[in-house]
Amino acid sequence: MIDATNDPLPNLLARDPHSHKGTYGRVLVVGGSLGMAGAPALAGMACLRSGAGLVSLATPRCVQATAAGFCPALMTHALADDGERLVESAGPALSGLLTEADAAAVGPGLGRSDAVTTLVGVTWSIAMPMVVDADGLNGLAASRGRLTAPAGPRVLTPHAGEFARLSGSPLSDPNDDTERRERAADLALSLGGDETVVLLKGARTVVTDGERYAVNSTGNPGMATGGAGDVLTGVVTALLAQGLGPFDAARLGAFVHGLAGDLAAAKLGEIGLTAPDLLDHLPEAWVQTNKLTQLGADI
Ligand SMILES: NC(=O)C1=CN([C@@H]2O[C@H](COP(=O)(O)OP(=O)(O)OC[C@H]3O[C@@H](n4cnc5c(N)ncnc54)[C@H](O)[C@@H]3O)[C@@H](O)[C@H]2O)[C@@H](O)CC1
Ligand SMILES: Nc1ncnc2c1ncn2[C@@H]1O[C@H](COP(=O)(O)OP(=O)(O)O)[C@@H](O)[C@H]1O
Ligand SMILES: [Mg+2]
Repeated sequence: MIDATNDPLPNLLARDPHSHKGTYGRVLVVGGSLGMAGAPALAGMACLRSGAGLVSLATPRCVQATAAGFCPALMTHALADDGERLVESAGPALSGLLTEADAAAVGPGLGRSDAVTTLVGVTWSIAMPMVVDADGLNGLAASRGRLTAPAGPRVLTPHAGEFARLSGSPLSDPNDDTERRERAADLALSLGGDETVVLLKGARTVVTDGERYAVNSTGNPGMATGGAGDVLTGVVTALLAQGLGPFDAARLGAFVHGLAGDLAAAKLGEIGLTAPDLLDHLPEAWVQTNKLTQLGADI
């Protein structure tokens, strides 16, 4: 039995006038493969739009130039590849980059292969705050039964399809709130670790650490569009980099991501909404969210 949290959403404090980019955290996004250069770029751009100080992408060499081309504020690192996806020999360089970051996102657009599964396993054993999404989750699913507890705080962000792979069975009713929170809590507990949070995406996204849960109130079906989840990954990772714990980062991230979608839909409608529109509306979503959280609003 898990309880709904009574804690108000945390507030991202006003920026200290003497602060610098190092104050707000360094993020590494590990993602991309041939044909999916956009996924890590969307996540990285969402990090920047959510206050992270410095954001780098670590991608297979074959997509580095493409991923870098989306936004001049992103830095990029090329890792060893086979012309399509990362290869195992990328492991040491990847570990080195991770140790220089305050938080990481692993998975957007990585693709699936045995080498990717091995590399995801390498990241799982590094003691830093991390969001695992998309093919990071598929990599974990491929290692199911052999996984040790994660070495640091984790937020896993599956949609229902990824959740089925990771937990070993599909939700019997993907829209049933009780089943969603209980299955998500079971998964968080079964993965182990001191701070493992599951954010099960959908029309009513649930966030749980296995003991408490929150259901997100923002968002709309216009967000059922490719790349929307990559943006969420970036938002939550930026909050980890700024020092929030995984449960707070996940529920604040889900709230502001959904609000960006609601603001975008109010202006553009739901039908034509795209993931880059979410990026464009994140600044206003942050302004509104910070006003609400400063007031301690019940949201
Ligand atoms: N611009 C890009 O480069 C993009 C790359 N992407 C990457 O594409 C790869 C594959 O991700 P996908 O999620 O498409 O592939 P998956 O195979 O994990 O999921 C797709 C399938 O799951 C179903 N599904 C998704 N959400 C669901 C939900 N809430 N309930 C029930 N079923 C659901 C879909 O209908 C679809 O059949 C990932 O690496 C991802 O990061 C996507 O994020 C889209 C954008
Ligand atoms: N009907 C909906 N209502 C509210 N939010 C939605 C809806 N459909 C999708 N979303 C949100 O959009 C995002 C989709 O994530 P995901 O399926 O991982 O997309 P992608 O992999 O293409 O980036 C999630 O945050 C999800 O909660
Ligand atoms: Mg996704």
